[in-house]
Amino acid sequence: MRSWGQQPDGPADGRYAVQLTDVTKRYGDGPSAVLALDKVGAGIAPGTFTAVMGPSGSGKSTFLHCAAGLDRPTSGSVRLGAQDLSTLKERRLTELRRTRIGFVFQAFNLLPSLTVEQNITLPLRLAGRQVDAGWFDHIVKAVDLGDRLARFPAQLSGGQQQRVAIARALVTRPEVIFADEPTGALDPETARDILGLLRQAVTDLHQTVVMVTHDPVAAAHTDHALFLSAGHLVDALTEPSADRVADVMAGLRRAA
Ligand SMILES: Nc1ncnc2c1ncn2[C@@H]1O[C@H](COP(=O)(O)OP(=O)(O)OP(=O)(O)O)[C@@H](O)[C@H]1O
Repeated sequence: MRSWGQQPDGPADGRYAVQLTDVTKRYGDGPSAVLALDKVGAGIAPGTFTAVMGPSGSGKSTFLHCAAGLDRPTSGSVRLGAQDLSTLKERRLTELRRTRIGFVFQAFNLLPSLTVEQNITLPLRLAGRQVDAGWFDHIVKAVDLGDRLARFPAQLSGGQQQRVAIARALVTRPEVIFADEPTGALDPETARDILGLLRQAVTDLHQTVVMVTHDPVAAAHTDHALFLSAGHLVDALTEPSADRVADVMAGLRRAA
């Protein structure tokens, strides 16, 4: 049986960038336990942009955290490429997150005492890796921060800070970038720029991006939208338009 999130054509070599199989996540025990994800299956093909959507409390953040190795499922498996994350001890998992996954958060999460350049290259320094000057220049140009490398985050606008966060996520050339409401704190125009940048990371830099969002307009920048409801993956759209996404969301809210 095909899960909702399994893309119809799948990746050319049969390997997903990220694959969740029967992922269940339960918080707590006994009568107060919450089943945040219930046997969720999803395959994210490399080089695609995917939106994870659903009403509040449907399990989007839990999905992202389990898929990104930030949290462990109660049962089921998550693979990053060929690597089953459940077999990794905490230290190896941390190492994998640093080197093979990029993160972009709503609150930017930049280090205030580091310059733009130091923030961007931080994941490489934490992993003990050299900066590839050619790649660094390429991404700095892509996010248009070349003239702000010596500034500090507090000297930048919200949109500029999110561009630094995207450059930081790209610097290790990760297999997947996970973005949690990356435009949630931005005005609509700046949000459009940031979504355009994430789109560009997929189309031009061949990155794989998975983004949690509430916003149908944001989802319309993606290739696939997955819909969660009460911990189940219940629907999916390919090349989603904002109107179709809004219709699905309205249906899920009515059903809730
Ligand atoms: N650490 C936790 N402990 C207990 N319950 C949790 C925890 N984290 C999430 N939950 C519960 O799991 C369910 C799914 O939460 P999750 O944050 O994944 O949903 P979401 O779709 O991201 O919601 P939102 O859109 O409001 O951010 C909710 O019922 C939530 O209350």
